[in-house]
Amino acid sequence: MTTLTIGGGQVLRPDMTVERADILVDSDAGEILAIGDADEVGNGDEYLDASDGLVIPGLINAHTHVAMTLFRGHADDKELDAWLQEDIWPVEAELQADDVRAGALLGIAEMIRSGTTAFADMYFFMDEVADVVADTGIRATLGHGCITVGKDDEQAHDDFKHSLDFARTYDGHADGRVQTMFTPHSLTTVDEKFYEEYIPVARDEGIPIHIHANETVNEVDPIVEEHDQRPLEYADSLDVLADDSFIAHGVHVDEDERDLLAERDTSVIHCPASNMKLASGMAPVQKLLDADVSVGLGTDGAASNNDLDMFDEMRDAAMVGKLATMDASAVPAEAVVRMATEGSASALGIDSGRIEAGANADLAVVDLSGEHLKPPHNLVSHLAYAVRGSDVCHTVCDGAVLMEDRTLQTIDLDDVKDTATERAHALVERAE
Ligand SMILES: N[C@@H](CCSC[C@H]1O[C@@H](n2cnc3c(=O)[nH]cnc32)[C@H](O)[C@@H]1O)C(=O)O
Ligand SMILES: [Zn+2]
Repeated sequence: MTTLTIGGGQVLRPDMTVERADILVDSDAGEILAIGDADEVGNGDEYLDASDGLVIPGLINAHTHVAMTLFRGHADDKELDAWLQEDIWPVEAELQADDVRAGALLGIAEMIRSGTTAFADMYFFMDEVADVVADTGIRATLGHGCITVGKDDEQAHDDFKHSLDFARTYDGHADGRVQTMFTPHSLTTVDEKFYEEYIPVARDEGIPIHIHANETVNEVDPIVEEHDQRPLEYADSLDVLADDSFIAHGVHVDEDERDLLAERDTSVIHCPASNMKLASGMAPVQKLLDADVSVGLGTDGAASNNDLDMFDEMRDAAMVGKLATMDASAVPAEAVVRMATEGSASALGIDSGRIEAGANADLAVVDLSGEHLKPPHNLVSHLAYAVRGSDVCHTVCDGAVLMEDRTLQTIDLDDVKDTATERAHALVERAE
């Protein structure tokens, strides 16, 4: 057994208290072995210095399209439908496997550098993303996104079959760091008959389901008109909601839908920056929490955010949660830290997001020396409101050090930035 000590720091525990402790990790099993005083925990084979730092669970970005880093700044200041149809889908039509590889590498570099150790991604060319996850050491839940609008029947069936095949083939890839899901895009971009045919297959095989839902009013209204049901009642009639399912956004959900989510134990992934940028609306996050719905946090793609920094996302979640209710006590610091850790972990069904013996050794160390983090009255408050992704000094995933002193250990950052820039420019040119 090879062990790693993360020593000298303060540690955020699952009950949101902070204590001075060392952490011993089994690097081979990728598990936390012990947390305690240095002499109790003992010396590991390797040592990561966390003095003047706060060790937190690695943050979990539970909804993104990682290769969309290629489109960062390509199309801004438009609402969802126009943004997708006029700007994003035309460039996505030109995507090649190597583009997705380059964009995934850039996004994963950004995530590791901002303390994120796991993400959920629905996109194209997912075998490339799975390979990049394997090479870089991060953890991910991956699905090939399916859309039927604009496709003939045969193309649409091929898309769904491919999605199921991908989920079957790659589940457990990269020593178990890759898990998979079945990902119809949304309730309005996928025709009902495809849900009817393929959801039972995914359910039978125990493949988790993840879709975009209740993101905009434009998406809710046609469903209510056509089915005389709220979108999530319609989704439930198609057997989409279950305890291993999770929906992205959930901006426009009424009280009955919130109760339905709680009853089905289906998680909502809140994406506050994307919801604000596309003017989709303010998700009723405090009401979801009050209804006992499990809420995780995601950035969505970098074209609607425009970064993958989960510290930004926590801050946005707290801010917009207050604004939505006009109540400054809504969505407090502790709630957003829980969303980005245990909430997202529970949605993805992974044993990460908590610093406890037996849990996955997915951790980040925040350097507390910055002037914007003084005085340290309340470190949970700092995590939600004051820490930036660039304050993260070390990142550990599955017991392996992925970043030490801000230097990536598994990624050549300069090369990744250059390649992504070149490919993104060529891609936009092809689409024009
Ligand atoms: N295989 C599908 C692609 C689906 S991937 C997921 C899609 O979600 C899109 N997307 C990104 N952000 C959002 C969002 O906020 N709402 C809805 N779709 C989004 C993204 O651009 C991509 O087209 C196809 O044949 O078109
Ligand atoms: Zn999305």
